[in-house]
Amino acid sequence: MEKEECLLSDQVHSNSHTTEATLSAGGQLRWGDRRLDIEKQVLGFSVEGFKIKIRAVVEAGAGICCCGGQSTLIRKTFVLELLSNDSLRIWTQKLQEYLDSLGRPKRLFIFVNPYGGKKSASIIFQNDVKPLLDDAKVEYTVQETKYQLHAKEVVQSLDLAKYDGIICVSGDGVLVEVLNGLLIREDWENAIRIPLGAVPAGTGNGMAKSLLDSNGEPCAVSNATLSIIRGHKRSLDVATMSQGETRFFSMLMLAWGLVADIDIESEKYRWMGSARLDFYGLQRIFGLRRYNGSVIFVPALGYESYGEPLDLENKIMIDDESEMKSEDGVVRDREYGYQGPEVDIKSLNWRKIDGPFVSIWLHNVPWGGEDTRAAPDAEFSDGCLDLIMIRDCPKLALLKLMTELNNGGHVKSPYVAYLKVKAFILQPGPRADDPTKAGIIDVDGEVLARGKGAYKCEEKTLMSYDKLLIKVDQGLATLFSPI
Ligand SMILES: Nc1ncnc2c1ncn2[C@@H]1O[C@H](COP(=O)(O)OP(=O)(O)OP(=O)(O)O)[C@@H](O)[C@H]1O
Repeated sequence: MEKEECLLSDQVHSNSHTTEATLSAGGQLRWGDRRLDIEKQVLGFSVEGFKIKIRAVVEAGAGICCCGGQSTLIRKTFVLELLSNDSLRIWTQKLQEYLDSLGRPKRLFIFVNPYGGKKSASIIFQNDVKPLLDDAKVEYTVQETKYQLHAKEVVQSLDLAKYDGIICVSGDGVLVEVLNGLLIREDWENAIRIPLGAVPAGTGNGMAKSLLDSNGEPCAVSNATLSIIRGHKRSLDVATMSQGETRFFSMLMLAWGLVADIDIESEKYRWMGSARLDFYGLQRIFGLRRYNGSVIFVPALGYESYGEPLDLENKIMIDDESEMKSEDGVVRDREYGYQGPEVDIKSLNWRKIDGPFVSIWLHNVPWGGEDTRAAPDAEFSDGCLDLIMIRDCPKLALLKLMTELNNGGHVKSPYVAYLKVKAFILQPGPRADDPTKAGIIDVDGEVLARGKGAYKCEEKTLMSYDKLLIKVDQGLATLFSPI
């Protein structure tokens, strides 16, 4: 192995021993039998007398847990005592220079949702996030969310120049609100460049799980916080869902049919905790519903064989995107702000599949929740959404398939079509067995539309249960990421 250039080498006291300490140009700090990779492990340092106190994270040994209960990381302080003033000055200067060269975020705006998940986000912030940020000397402003859409409201008028990132200690819901808040700003083009960070503290932590799993890390609070402190970034596709003038910006997924029904209707069993999904999932499989309707999509390269080319009637529908009108009285965002990607949808190679369908699922990232590897091949910024589609499936096969959701094995089932699409139109219809009842369209864990006779159909939604156009803007948003 090539020997690294040594920047500094000095005698130090550490743990009552005198030993040689070295700092390499590549940021490796070594003394005795210890080694720290500054970029990966060191949060910051402070100086007391001749002592440099290095705040770091290290892998926990077997059986040690901290930071949210399942972490592999623990905070640790290492003390190096220099033997002269000159050595101290040069060591602190070189360490600081190295940390400064890493381009880490210095000021963060942090949302904490005290209401999400097990209602423990405030404690998670206090006990597990804050100490790491303090060790890294990151400045932050904390805003607890007080009601639904509060985060979206705050982000709309936030002075973004003051911050290097916006962090959500929450589930996916608040993160999606932040995305929507940024994109309806007048200065959205600049605003959307701010990196967003997800610290898992909700029921649905699909984005945090997807990010950490992409680097083989557990979906733990400490891992997520460390990845934010280290400041690596990656881009993320944003899907614009539109119905006439009404738009919603999505970063995770859309579900219609079985998955949406389980996700939303199981609310009534919330008292069961996460078991509600399995319990209600079983009910829905035994009383399986199939929905009429169709999906029209632009297949990505390599998936052109799925579906049929459009007939004349549907071609006209594509020609007249304005046909997709929203109902009167729905909330419309102001005219300025992001209008969705500029794609000439008429020029695209659309194809169509007719229902009835058991389930339609569109995914931007691999994990829909910590236990749901919905779209194992999904990539963060490939400009595509992964479509997971079930038209018909015997109940036993469906049951088996649902048990494989946690490892992504379901997409190999002969009853599942799994493909990548660049644009998508959902034409949702009523249940095949009961035309008086329609379904639910679930986007990023929230209800976007409810059809007639659907669960809680009297509740107002942003869009109507009608044609929905989805376009993808490749890499529009930026996320803090472990790699
Ligand atoms: N103080 C609050 N009271 C009520 N709702 C809130 C509050 N703060 C945020 N919310 C809303 O809570 C919803 C869920 O938030 P989040 O995604 O963080 O948690 P979650 O646990 O994943 O969600 P859920 O419990 O709904 O599955 C969001 O729609 C958000 O607007």
